[in-house]
Amino acid sequence: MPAPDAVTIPPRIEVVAGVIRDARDRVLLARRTEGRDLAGLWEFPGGKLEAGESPETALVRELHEELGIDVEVGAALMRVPQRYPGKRLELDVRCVDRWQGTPRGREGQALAWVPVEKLPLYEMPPADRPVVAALLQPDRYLVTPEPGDDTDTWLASLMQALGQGIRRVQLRSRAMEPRGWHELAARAVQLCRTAGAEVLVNGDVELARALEVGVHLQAAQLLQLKQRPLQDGARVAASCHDALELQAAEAIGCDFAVVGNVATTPSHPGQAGIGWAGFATLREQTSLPLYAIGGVGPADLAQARANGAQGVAAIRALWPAESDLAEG
Ligand SMILES: Nc1nc2c([nH]c(=O)n2[C@@H]2O[C@H](COP(=O)(O)OP(=O)(O)OP(=O)(O)O)[C@@H](O)[C@H]2O)c(=O)[nH]1
Repeated sequence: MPAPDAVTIPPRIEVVAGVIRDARDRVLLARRTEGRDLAGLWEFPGGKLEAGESPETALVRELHEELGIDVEVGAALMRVPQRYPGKRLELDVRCVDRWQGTPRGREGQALAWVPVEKLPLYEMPPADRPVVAALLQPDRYLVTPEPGDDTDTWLASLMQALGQGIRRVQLRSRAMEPRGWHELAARAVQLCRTAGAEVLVNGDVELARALEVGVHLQAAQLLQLKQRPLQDGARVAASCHDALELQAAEAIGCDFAVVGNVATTPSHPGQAGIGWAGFATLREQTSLPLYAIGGVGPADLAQARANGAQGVAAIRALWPAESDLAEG
């Protein structure tokens, strides 16, 4: 028997679920029935793997048993390690775009076809929040590099990045004097708005209010706050490095967080990264949507998703090289 004060970590349960999407871009949700854990919440249909089963086989079996449909399991969407009281699971989410039969709640569960943009209106288990974010929000989060003196080139690079599909941008300068930075940030916000990209400014709540954009909180700032610094509707995000900071971000109602450094970066030489295993350990302690940062880029997207990140955040890896500008 473990000592009474020993912290016992429950074994991890493997669960697989399907994002079943129809031609009208609606997603099928099932409501958890009475008497089960998390009863009444909506979930992506699926269930636990049986001994020796692959996730694909388990999903085909579960969807046949629960819904009476025969599915073709599609691409991996993401894998979310998540801790619940007395329970620890890994939710492996697969896309399902092809099936035969008409889904029915064969176990008495209610079903709903939900337009993808309405998913946030449904109350779902904590592990599903990052999945919904991954379905709806950008997988790359650009953090702008220090503008330096050549602000025209900086703006041209930002435009190029937007042209390459960046749709979430954190405007960040630590070195510019405030007036010049505010003017430049206002011009950058215009470019982002034109491209339909969301903007957050680093650290400066007043500037965020003035420009009517979101704010990205630094970790030290986050720990000083008792509540969300902007009203609902304006994005609030935070940089986090440990479970305490993630708890603080969740407590004040941040929309998402950035966690790292995953790998060693030129800006933090000699400082070992937390690695993907470290990232996944933090992931399971929060339900916030997370971006991985630090030595990662678009080439790491699949790895990030496999560890419960909805995507990657980066400065250099998402900022066009000078040669791209010359070509553009
Ligand atoms: N199928 C499914 N399960 C999910 C989702 N999100 C999530 O946290 N889970 C959790 O993953 C586990 C799935 O187990 P299950 O549905 O096969 O079984 P259960 O909880 O009814 O337990 P039981 O078999 O002991 O009755 C539950 O703990 C459930 O809360 C989801 O979107 N889909």
